[in-house]
Order: sequence, then C-alpha cells, then structure tokens
Amino acid sequence: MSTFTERLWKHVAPIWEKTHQHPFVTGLGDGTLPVESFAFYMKQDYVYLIDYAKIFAIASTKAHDLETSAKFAGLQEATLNGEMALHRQYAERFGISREELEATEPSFVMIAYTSYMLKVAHQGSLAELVSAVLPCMWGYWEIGKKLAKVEGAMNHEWYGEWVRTYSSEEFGELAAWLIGLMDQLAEGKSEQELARLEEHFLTTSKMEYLFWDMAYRKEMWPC
Ligand SMILES: Cc1ncc(C[n+]2csc(CCO)c2C)c(N)n1
Repeated sequence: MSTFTERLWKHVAPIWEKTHQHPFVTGLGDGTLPVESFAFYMKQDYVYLIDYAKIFAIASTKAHDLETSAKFAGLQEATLNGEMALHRQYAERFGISREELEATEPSFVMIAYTSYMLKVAHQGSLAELVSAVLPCMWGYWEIGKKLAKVEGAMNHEWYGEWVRTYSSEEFGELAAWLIGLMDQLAEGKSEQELARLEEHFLTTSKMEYLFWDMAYRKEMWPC
C-alpha cells in the first residue's frame, strides 16, 4: 500500500519538474538569476508570508489535538520571526526599508495564490488546509536539496543564504512533519475527499510555478 503523499508526488511530478527547470530556480543555483528579479521576489514573498502566517493560525484552531495545535502556533511564530527575518535581512542589503517592504503592492499572482489558500483554510477541513499549503513547504525542501548540490550555490554572495535556509536539516524536518500529517489526515477518507485534497495540492503547486515566473519577469498588473 502506498501512502497518500506518494500518490500526490506521482501526480505532481511533471509540474514540479517544470518548476525545477524554470530559469528563476536554476538561476538561484548557478547564480545567473538577475538580482532585480530576486529583489522583486523577496518583496512579493514578504507580503505572501504575512498571509501565510495567518493560515498557520487558522490551522492551529482547526487542529484535532493539542500537539498539532501548538505546532501550527509555533509555525506561525517561525514564519513571522524566522523566515521573514531572512527577507528583512535581504531587504536591508538591497537598501529597501522595512516600511517599503511591508507596503509592497501585491502582484496579481501573489493575490491569487494566497487568496486560494485562505479560502481553503477558512472553508475547508484541516486536511484540505494542509493539502493546500503542503507544496510551499515540500516544494521548497525539494528545491533546497537540489540547489544545495550545485557547485558554489551554498556560498553564493546573494543566493547562498537562501539555499542554506531551505536545504537545512531543520527545514527538512518541518517539511517531513507536514508530509506525515497529510498522510495521517488522509487516512480513512473517501476517494471523493482524497480527490479534493489532490486538487488543492495540484492547484497550489501550479501557483508555486506561477510565483517563480511572476518574480522572474517582475510581472505586475497589466493595467
Ligand atoms: C511562494 C513561496 N512558497 C513557499 C515558501 C516557503 N514557505 C512558506 S511558509 C513556510 C514555513 C515556515 O515559515 C515556508 C518554508 C515561500 N516562502 N514562498
């Protein structure tokens, strides 16, 4: 018997493969990514994470046991003060102030992405919420591991810190925890329910791709 996340992995493989080949992602590894695209990404990602942290808070209220509730509360804290500190550090290097970072005008891809996750978080079950946020964590872990193997990527003057963060053992453990929770929550669910979880997972995986692409092209609203 294979696990539910093995099923997800099989179905998402072509989307993730396309993501790994995107010039933003390969450029993070080999250093060819234009630094202006990276700065654009950091700003959009900062406002993305403001929403994302709220989704962890919702997950904490929907948790079925105290341990899971505490873990999500901790994740909200880690996002606001850990992951976003990385962004604040980068912004400082770029000469972008905290106020400017926080006042970033959201791109339409960023709004579409977080709005989808927030909708699922508010309206769906905990299993649905986890299926929608899983590509962010699992996907970054896969990218982090891949880029860490690229010669010089860990020590690159701009992107090294990013690669070290998302390939770290600590981050891997977090991703593994969420994958385990997804499998646990999928247990005993009907095929109809599992199909809904898979749909969320595939949708946000595609959103991840779009996020890289939006940042690479520095794409804002067309009008
Ligand atoms: C577009 C986008 N997708 C995924 C992540 C990664 N991420 C989002 S929340 C979280 C948990 C810990 O803070 C992690 C690792 C990101 N930053 N930006």
